[in-house]
Amino acid sequence: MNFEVIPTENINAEITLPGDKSISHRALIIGSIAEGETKIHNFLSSEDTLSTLNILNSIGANIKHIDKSEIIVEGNGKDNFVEPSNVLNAKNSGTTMRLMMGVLSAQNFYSVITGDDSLRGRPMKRVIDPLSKMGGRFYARKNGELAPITILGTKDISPIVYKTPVASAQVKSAILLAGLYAKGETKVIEPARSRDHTERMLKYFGADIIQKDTTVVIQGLTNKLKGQEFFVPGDISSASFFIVAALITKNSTLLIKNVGTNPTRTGILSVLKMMGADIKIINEKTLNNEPVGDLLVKSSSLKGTEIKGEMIPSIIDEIPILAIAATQANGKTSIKDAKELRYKETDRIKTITKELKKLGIDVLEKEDGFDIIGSQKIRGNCTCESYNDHRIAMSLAIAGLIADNPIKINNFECVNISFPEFTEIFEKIRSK
Ligand SMILES: O=C(O)C1=C[C@@H](OP(=O)(O)O)[C@@H](O)[C@H](O)C1
Ligand SMILES: C=C(OP(=O)(O)O)C(=O)O
Repeated sequence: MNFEVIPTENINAEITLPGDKSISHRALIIGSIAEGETKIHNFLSSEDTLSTLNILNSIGANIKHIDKSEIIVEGNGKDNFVEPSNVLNAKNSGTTMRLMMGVLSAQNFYSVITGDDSLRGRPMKRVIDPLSKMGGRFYARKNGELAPITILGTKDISPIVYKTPVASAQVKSAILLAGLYAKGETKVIEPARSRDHTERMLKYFGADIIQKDTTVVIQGLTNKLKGQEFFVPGDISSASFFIVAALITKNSTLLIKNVGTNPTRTGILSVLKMMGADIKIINEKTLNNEPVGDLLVKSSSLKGTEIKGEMIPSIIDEIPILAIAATQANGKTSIKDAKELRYKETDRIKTITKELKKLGIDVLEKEDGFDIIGSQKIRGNCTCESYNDHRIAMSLAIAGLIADNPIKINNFECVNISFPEFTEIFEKIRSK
């Protein structure tokens, strides 16, 4: 599908967003490992989370959709998964593949997991290495790096102490999920803090897990998780597209209700505030061990900044939309230490800089990030590529709102990977 964006004057709206993608995946997995019923409210029904749901049902879980955003998981306990009779397909979802590898490594059966063209090119050794140390056996393409991956699981998974070479919540979560099955204590130490939804949710479901700074310790076997009623907060990564839209258009006010404000995810708010953004978090509360609040955003004049180091993991999925904000900031914005972006659905350093150049923006690609010169006009009057990367597609759509001329974006249907309601909400905020 080709999507045409006509520029807009301003944005004045109140919106609520579908549930957080990371949390939705985890609620399915942890609900299936728990005993008894888990009700998931405000679940994100998107292509990625449905990959997790289908894989879990193929190994004997019992997950039902009540409607699009309401799910019931009849948890069977952690030892009742069964060998799948076919290859498991994570499609485009790195989270599905890596977290499920953690679970599958601890089962007494054989499984094969694959993905689409993009996922089959993404690094998996980072998960295979620690899970092999725990006793799982893996066979993968390209010297053990790429999917399809064959997993020979074991009931005798061993605990480990593991220092992850990259700050990745997917790697950490795979180890913690396998660690649930181990006899003894598993410890994961990260170079910088990545999102901690797995830790929070495991604790909420009754696991013996402690996190402090960049270290997490989980006790295996003693854990009997109990099904829970769970409300998934609105996705802050999805919110960030509309936050930037309101900031860079004139005379705009946007209220986004019930957004997850977990500190390992609010890096985007901190960076935008550092750039001069008028964003307020109101009505803060805690729901099932996750902080939630409403975000009130107003048009702002932004200034350029430098983003690097430990800040990067907390904004990893928001860097493409941050690049759009940077085009409108006064002065230069530099992103450094973000080489991880090259291993996402696309090489996001390459794809975003290429499309920004097409829009007439002065941007310099670097090995681990990019520099953008601010206060630029977005020319428009061109056709952009999404490269089938949902976050690139949605970032370009927001750039189109302030372009001098309409833009077209190819293969826009990839937004269904994380945010199927994007176009509907995009049209709604413009028409007010
Ligand atoms: O654990 C998760 O839910 C995610 C972790 C991040 O990936 P990494 O763990 O590779 O950094 C992020 O980019 C992805 O969108 C979701
Ligand atoms: C990187 C992403 O997801 P995943 O790793 O699950 O494919 C994303 O949603 O931007």
